[in-house]
Amino acid sequence: MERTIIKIEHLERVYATGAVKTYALKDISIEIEEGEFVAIMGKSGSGKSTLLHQLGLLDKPTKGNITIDGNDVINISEKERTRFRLHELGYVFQSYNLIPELTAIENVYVTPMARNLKKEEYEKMAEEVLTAVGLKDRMYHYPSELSGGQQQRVSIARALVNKPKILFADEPTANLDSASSEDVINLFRKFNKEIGQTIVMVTHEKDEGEKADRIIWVKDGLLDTDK
Ligand SMILES: Nc1ncnc2c1ncn2[C@@H]1O[C@H](COP(=O)(O)OP(=O)(O)OP(=O)(O)O)[C@@H](O)[C@H]1O
Repeated sequence: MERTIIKIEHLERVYATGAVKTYALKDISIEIEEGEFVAIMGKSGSGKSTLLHQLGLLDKPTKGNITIDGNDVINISEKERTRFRLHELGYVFQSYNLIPELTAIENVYVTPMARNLKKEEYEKMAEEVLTAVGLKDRMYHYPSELSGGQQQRVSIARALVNKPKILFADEPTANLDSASSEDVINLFRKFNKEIGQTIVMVTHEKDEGEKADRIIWVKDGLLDTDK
């Protein structure tokens, strides 16, 4: 049975820079089902990243409601939002943001380690997820010893190690060659199919969007319903 995991209603995000106001999102309402793999697409400046940042609780809208897994995530304290981000959501960005002084496995277990789990437990969790992204033989390498595609796979492992309800990805393949880009999208598909991972991904690439279950087109801060 389908269950709504993200519901946004009449979302607006206005950026005010001095006297200039930019309506990055004007009035967007969307529902995303649990286990859906959704791509957000549209021209540069259409509002894709702004939308993803509102959904991922990395920014607050100027108007509108967001419900995630039945929780009103707008009218809660900053502390609750932080808890929600850490425990329920995972993020992959176009830059991998790995800590250069830490090996792949250490980069992945940073967050479960912070949850006061035992070392054997968080090491096992990190090993499992690194194996799932195809890096079993690269766990003890430093980021500088890995290719861009491998570094992005480490960042995907890091995002998934806490078993987030939703994975958000903002142009995850923007810095990768076409073969590594395909690996990343195939990995998303695999986690989506095998564990029912809900994924919301911003992309510029039509062929990547077409691999998702659904494309949400954005134009000038509104849903583009002509597509
Ligand atoms: N922090 C900010 N302050 C002011 N304006 C902003 C800010 N962030 C984004 N904008 C503006 O909001 C609009 C939407 O930007 P956004 O980054 O969401 O677009 P995008 O579709 O993700 O673009 P791209 O594909 O180029 O990354 C743009 O006009 C942009 O200039």
